[in-house]
Amino acid sequence: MSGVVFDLDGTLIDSAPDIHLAANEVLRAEGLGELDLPTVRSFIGNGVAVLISRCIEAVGAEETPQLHAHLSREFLRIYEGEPRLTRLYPGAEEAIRTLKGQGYRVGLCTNKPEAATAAVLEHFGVIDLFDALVCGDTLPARKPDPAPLRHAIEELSVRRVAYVGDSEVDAETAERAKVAFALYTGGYRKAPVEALYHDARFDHFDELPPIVNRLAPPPE
Ligand SMILES: O=C(O)COP(=O)(O)O
Ligand SMILES: [Mg+2]
Repeated sequence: MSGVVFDLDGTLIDSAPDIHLAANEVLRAEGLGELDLPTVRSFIGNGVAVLISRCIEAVGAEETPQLHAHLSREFLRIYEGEPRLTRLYPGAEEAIRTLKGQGYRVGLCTNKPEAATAAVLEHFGVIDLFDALVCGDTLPARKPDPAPLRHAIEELSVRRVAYVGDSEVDAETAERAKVAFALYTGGYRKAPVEALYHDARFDHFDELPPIVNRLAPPPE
């Protein structure tokens, strides 16, 4: 069997505008000011705990365990609600449906927690497209540790597999897991494309199915 595993934020969905709204709501409530969208977008990819630490540092506050726990709780309470500004990237759903039609099993490997992941996938009516979901709180380890990606591949029971992601974190995860990696250039990466490990790159999801066919040939 063949499979393809996707990252979520910055790969399938542009979630930064909602993450930005929720972060500013909790910062404002604590009198800590606000951050602009590019700043918050640059903090996404390593999970909620890292996002909140980066926000606290960026507003010049002192991080205490209490403040971090409080902001994380409040952030998730707001963010797990109905998505307001989040969008699927153009062609992403169609590319997944094309690959499923070719017989690929499809997984998700994100650092976003399970509840928030399920909420956004259900909102867009795409949760049933996935045969395996590995989220930021599924295992003790998170990307760039290779364990979550390996776990997703095990759950899919596939031998040939490609991973699709947008960031430094995904490139490192794929390299450490020794999995073929397709880099989506339209997400939240900070380094230039050339600086990141990848086997293929694409700017639009129309280009993805043939790339996956090459990196992980379809089931016969
Ligand atoms: O940082 C997060 O919470 C999630 O990011 P990811 O979906 O790109 O892994
Ligand atoms: Mg990402």
